[in-house]
Amino acid sequence: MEKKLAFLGPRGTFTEEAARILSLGQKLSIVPYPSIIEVLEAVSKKEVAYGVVPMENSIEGTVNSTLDWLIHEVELPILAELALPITQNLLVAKREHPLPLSAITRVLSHPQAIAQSHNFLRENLPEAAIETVNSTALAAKMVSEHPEEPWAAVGTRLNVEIYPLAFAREQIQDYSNNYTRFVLVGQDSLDLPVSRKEKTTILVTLPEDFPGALYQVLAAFAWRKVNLSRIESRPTKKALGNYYFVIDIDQKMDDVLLPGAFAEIEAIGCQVRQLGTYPFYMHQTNS
Ligand SMILES: O=C(O)C(=O)C[C@]1(C(=O)O)C=C[C@@H](O)C=C1
Repeated sequence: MEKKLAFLGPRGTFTEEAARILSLGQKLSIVPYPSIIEVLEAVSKKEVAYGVVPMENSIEGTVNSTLDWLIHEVELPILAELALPITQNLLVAKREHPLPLSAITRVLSHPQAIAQSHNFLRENLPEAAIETVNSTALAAKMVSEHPEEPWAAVGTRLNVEIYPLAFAREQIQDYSNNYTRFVLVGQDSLDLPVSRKEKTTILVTLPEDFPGALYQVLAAFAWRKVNLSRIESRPTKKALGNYYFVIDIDQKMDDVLLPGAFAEIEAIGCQVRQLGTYPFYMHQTNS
């Protein structure tokens, strides 16, 4: 039986595009799940072998539900990462007479898509109510199912091919350089194409009240000339002001440098948890 890969659905999300690219050449059937958390739960409970979820957007930053769930709720290694260009569009139900922007009363989308188009919406639809839903495609589907309502969705071009929708305006994101990084997670390994870039993501917990602890963590990488591409703090959820540090390292796990750096970090009382060591892919076009 074919293994399954879950993605944030319904049909027509950016995550579906990422899932299709990441599963090219693999014998996997792709199944939509209604939320990021349900995707990660399905993989964790082995209902499906793999999952694809968004991790970070170049305009809006980290998708907190993904990162927090991977930190606190499930133990699922990151197997691959894909950066995909994102183009947001304003979509309305297909009608005989096009709906002018001034008639739109309600805009639905995923919070990240709304945030990426914030200036456009503020300038062009100042009176419309903004409502967030679990995905851009869910918003598109809801708008298409209510053609009698003056509603719009923010989402991918692909939605116009999937649902009875039309463009009210194309390319509405506030910055043209808009990318989202998606991660593939799963408990089984997967034979993935070779990539020129590999990464390792770790979670570091600092000891309490230790002056200069973060400085020493960074020093362990600096003097080994190991490049870091992201450092982000997330609340431990145990007390106000307590943080984990999520660190992306620009190389895969090796036998010498990274074990040495981790041992040095642990020696000052920090904990290190690996979230994955994986290939990174960059895709230049989107639908
Ligand atoms: O709603 C979608 O289409 C998604 O795939 C989610 C998501 C996200 O969470 O960032 C993915 C890419 C875009 O940045 C906007 C939304």
